[in-house]
Amino acid sequence: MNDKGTLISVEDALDIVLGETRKFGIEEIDFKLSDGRILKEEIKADREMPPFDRVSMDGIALKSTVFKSGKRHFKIENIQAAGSKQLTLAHDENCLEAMTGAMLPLGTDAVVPYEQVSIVSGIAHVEVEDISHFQNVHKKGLDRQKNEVLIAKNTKISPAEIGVLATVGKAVVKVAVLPKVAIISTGDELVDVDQIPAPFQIRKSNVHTLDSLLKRFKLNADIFHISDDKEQLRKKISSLLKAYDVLMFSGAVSKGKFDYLPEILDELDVQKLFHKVRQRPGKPFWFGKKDETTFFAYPGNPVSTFVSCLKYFVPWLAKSLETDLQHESFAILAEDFPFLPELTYFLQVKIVNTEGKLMAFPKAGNGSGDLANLSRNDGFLELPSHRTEFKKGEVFPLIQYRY
Ligand SMILES: Nc1nc2c(c(=O)[nH]1)N[C@H]1C(S)=C(S)[C@@H](COP(=O)(O)OP(=O)(O)OC[C@H]3O[C@@H](n4cnc5c(N)ncnc54)[C@H](O)[C@@H]3O)O[C@H]1N2
Ligand code: MOO
Ligand SMILES: [Mg+2]
Repeated sequence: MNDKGTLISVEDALDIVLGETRKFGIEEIDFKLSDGRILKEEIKADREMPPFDRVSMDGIALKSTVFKSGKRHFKIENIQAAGSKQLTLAHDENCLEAMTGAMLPLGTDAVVPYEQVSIVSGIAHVEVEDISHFQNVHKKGLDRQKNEVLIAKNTKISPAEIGVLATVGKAVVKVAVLPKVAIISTGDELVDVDQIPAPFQIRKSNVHTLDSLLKRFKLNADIFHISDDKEQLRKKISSLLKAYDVLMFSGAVSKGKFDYLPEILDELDVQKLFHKVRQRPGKPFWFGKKDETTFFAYPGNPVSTFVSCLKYFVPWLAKSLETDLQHESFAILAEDFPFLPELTYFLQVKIVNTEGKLMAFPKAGNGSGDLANLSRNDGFLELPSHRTEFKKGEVFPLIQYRY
């Protein structure tokens, strides 16, 4: 708990947030639907990989010692197709045609690609001088042994893992259960996207931005709106907090006459862990908990809501799921930038990758209400609160939302 009115640092705020993570259980799902989910079991090889000596070039399979004894013309006995039972070379001085993906026929130990062979009336004339044992053969077990761990627990599943899950026959896979999230907007000035706003109204944007940010982590939140009415807020929040693991608010946490949220949450015995952070955007960020429900109450300004979700909720989710969701990244400030207030500043930047270096070009926009500016940029550069001049060439932490 911090005393009223003082701002806590971004670092302290993040520590407190990360102190409130929890697990939500494990569930089994169809592996085909598991992309982006967090694996909660080790995946092992069910067979050696490859499971047999796999022919890796289309050509002819022969005995390399017969070739080394000087033989260059080989009678073709048959064709070893991929997916067919393993054939056996009947006579050492002959050969078999063998297709990529097929089992290497018994009695052979090398494959000569068709490009190095000419075939005339069933005889293969090998046109190279040297052949080595097991050339163009992907040896059984070369990649992985049976029961070897192929994917570690807590891996975030990507299409690469989907392929491995399929290969080992893991049709159903254990993944982390995701928290149930309610995204709640407040404010009588807000109307829905499909409505025509009156001159004094705006369309709700933050809840949709938050919802799409969460969808990136496979979270399907429910969206609610509560008007600036104390009774409404109290009633609705007290029912939502029983049904969700996370309540995520946008708005009504600053000093406005209708910013009822801190007061209502207090009345509902939601424990405030902090309110107001030494940062911009996002200063009035309120964070708390009640029993098993965690409350992220972002300031209503769209850029504040956006960056607070990235800076605090995503690491919270990652730690709750015991994985990395937003790898730590840095970028080089491409121009000098002054920022006088003693606040950590999340500077909006356009990222240009120059010869492998991430160059961050400042495009600060017109403050945390300027949501259109988010669309001109790729991320936020985190400038520390104890400095006011930031020099071209310096490296700072980067939170990127577009790659
Ligand atoms: N006297 C002071 N006034 C303000 C302070 C302060 O310290 N002293 N803090 C400023 C800062 S910093 C911020 S950030 C805002 C945060 O205000 P609230 O969290 O109370 O947000 P609201 O007042 O509800 O709304 C702010 C702004 O954002 C718009 N908004 C709200 N929800 C949405 C939404 N879902 N979609 C789109 N836009 C939304 C709302 O219309 C307001 O324009 O307080 C400053 N004031
Ligand atoms: O703290 Mo606010 O989000 O800068 O306007
Ligand atoms: Mg307000």
